[in-house]
Amino acid sequence: MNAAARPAPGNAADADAAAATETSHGLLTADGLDFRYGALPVFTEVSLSIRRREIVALLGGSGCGKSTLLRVLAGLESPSAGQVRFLDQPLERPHPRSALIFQHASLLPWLRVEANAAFGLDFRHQPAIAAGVRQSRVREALAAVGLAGREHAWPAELSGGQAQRVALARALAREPELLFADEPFSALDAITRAEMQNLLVDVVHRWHAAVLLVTHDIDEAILVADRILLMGGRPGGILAEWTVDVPRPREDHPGAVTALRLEILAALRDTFTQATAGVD
Ligand SMILES: Nc1ncnc2c1ncn2[C@@H]1O[C@H](COP(=O)(O)OP(=O)(O)OP(=O)(O)O)[C@@H](O)[C@H]1O
Repeated sequence: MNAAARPAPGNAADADAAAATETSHGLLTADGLDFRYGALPVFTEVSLSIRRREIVALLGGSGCGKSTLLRVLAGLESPSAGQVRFLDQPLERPHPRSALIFQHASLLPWLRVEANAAFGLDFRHQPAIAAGVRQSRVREALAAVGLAGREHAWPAELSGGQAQRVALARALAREPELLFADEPFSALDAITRAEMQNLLVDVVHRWHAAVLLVTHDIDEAILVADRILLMGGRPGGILAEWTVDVPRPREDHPGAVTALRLEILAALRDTFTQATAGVD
């Protein structure tokens, strides 16, 4: 789907029509991915797919290869074997219809909030957009993350949570089909993190975007995701998968959340046991 055909944020009817034209293969598919750093095999035989507008959490212990897999799926690294397809095309570099957010907002200190949120929209590989459209996209994204009125602030004047809101707005301004989020809230305090988790779900639903969220936090995965993939093993692989069919807001269903949490925790413990088996 090209930029012009993309539904405007909030236009659910258009989005449904667009979704109906999507192939059955999903927005992103990965087939038989291996990745190694030199002699170190990080993961092997990873196959997965992400559907349009789906929020997928990639959960696993430290060092199991989550960030590396995200980087391969985002086109930042090439797999040692296997293939990633995005919008039915082989992915060779980051796609202009995808966006990334990381643990740190990485704002440019010499640019005001609005310019930071617009950063990257003019890059050569981005679809060309008129200045007026560009500004309205950026303003809309900043308003959606609760920063209307702060467009002229400097990054140094922002809290960590506000800086991460700018990073999220910068991603939304690209109108991504798929947002890659690598532990985006792990540096925030618990209350801000909970706010940002709810905000992420709210805005990606409004933007009709899919998300791949890398996290080591089971609660975050359950609160945010439609589907959870558990990564583990040495080398890493996808070991288990859950569809989260707890209604939103999930905080209102503590019994169902706790039951799923215990199930995932048991599986996560098994991955550690397997990973350390035979290690003195
Ligand atoms: N640039 C690199 N060169 C060599 N090895 C690396 C490099 N980056 C990561 N690794 C190794 O690859 C493995 C997977 O790292 P990765 O960061 O993908 O794991 P992770 O699951 O995201 O971990 P965490 O949750 O701690 O961020 C680790 O053993 C790590 O030490």
